Amino acid sequence: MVHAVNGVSLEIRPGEIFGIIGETGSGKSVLGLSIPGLLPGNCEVGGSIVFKGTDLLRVDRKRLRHWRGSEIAFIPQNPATSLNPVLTIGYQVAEAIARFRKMQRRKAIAAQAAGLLRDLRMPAPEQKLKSYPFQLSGGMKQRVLAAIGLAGQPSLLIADEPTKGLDAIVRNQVVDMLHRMAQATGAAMLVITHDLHVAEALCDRVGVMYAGQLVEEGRAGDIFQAPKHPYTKGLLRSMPGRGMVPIPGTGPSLTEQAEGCAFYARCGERRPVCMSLRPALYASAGTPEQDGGVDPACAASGSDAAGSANAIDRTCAANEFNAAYVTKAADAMHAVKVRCFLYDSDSRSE
Ligand SMILES: Nc1ncnc2c1ncn2[C@@H]1O[C@H](COP(=O)(O)OP(=O)(O)OP(=O)(O)O)[C@@H](O)[C@H]1O
Ligand code: NI
Repeated sequence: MVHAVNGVSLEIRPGEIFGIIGETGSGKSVLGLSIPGLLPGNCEVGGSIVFKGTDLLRVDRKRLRHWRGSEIAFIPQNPATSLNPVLTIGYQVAEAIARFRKMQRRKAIAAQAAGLLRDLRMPAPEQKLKSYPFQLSGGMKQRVLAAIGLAGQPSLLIADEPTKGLDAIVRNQVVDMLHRMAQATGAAMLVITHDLHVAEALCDRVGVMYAGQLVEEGRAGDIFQAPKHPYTKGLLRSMPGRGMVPIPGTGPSLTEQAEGCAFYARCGERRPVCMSLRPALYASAGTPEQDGGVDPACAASGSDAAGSANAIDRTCAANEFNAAYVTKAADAMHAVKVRCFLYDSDSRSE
């Protein structure tokens, strides 16, 4: 059995882009998939995932299915395999619009589909509706998936590695597109990424995952300028332009839960106490606990900050009845845990 996510608690506020970074295998995708209930059957989710005041882990399947796609959209990791190769782009976007916007008139649906693609800066959108996925570049396919995700006008959008495999120019376009999406829709976004430059450029807040745990969380600016956790420091040192020094060693096995700090074996700053004691979350200013629940963006959005986009105003209005789209767990018991059972070799040890 793998403890893929081991007690993660985070809050994502309306209009905010929250990035999850961390090495491969740290549990980023599993965490992202756990929110809309998309994990495969061999995974078991514990704790609670509170979305707009409702615990998604306790809501009935029918309601969750309805929310998935409409309220919560998931843009999967691999655009190449996520689109149906034998259906046109237009058909696939239109289908999502018809379903989630309860529209029937074909012309109106096609117009909305083209509009969505245009908003996402797709070149020649009307023409693209007639194309098949293989005729599109990676960046264009990414936009089609984004359009399908946006068809339901979601308030939470989860994107898993939205820039994977894209060249630098297209990567910047996708970052720009996601940015614009968050601003225009007021949706909260959870962006899972390997690419630290993308996280820095795109995200308002960042959570750093290691071995299934959130080890540090804070404003993107703070994390990238003054990382606190030795793992975060190591991760940043591995960036091109920051030395490109990889962290020595590899992550721990997730099949057993070690006592103490999961990063102990690789940490350059370890002390004897770390062997038995897991450090508390490294949180910088701007994280919900430290603000006492007051959104600093709201406090700052007086007349003097009027220039800082409508997204913030919408965020504050939404905050009046909903503190957040995804809510931080009240205690450790409610933090998210995902255990994945392995079918073959591991079943003996259960
Ligand atoms: N369905 C599953 N069954 C068993 N183990 C799983 C399953 N899905 C993920 N895992 C394991 O859970 C851990 C976390 O995986 P996850 O895919 O979330 O990592 P990640 O941080 O997204 O990595 P990457 O950056 O490579 O995408 C890994 O050890 C992985 O092998
Ligand atoms: Ni992943």
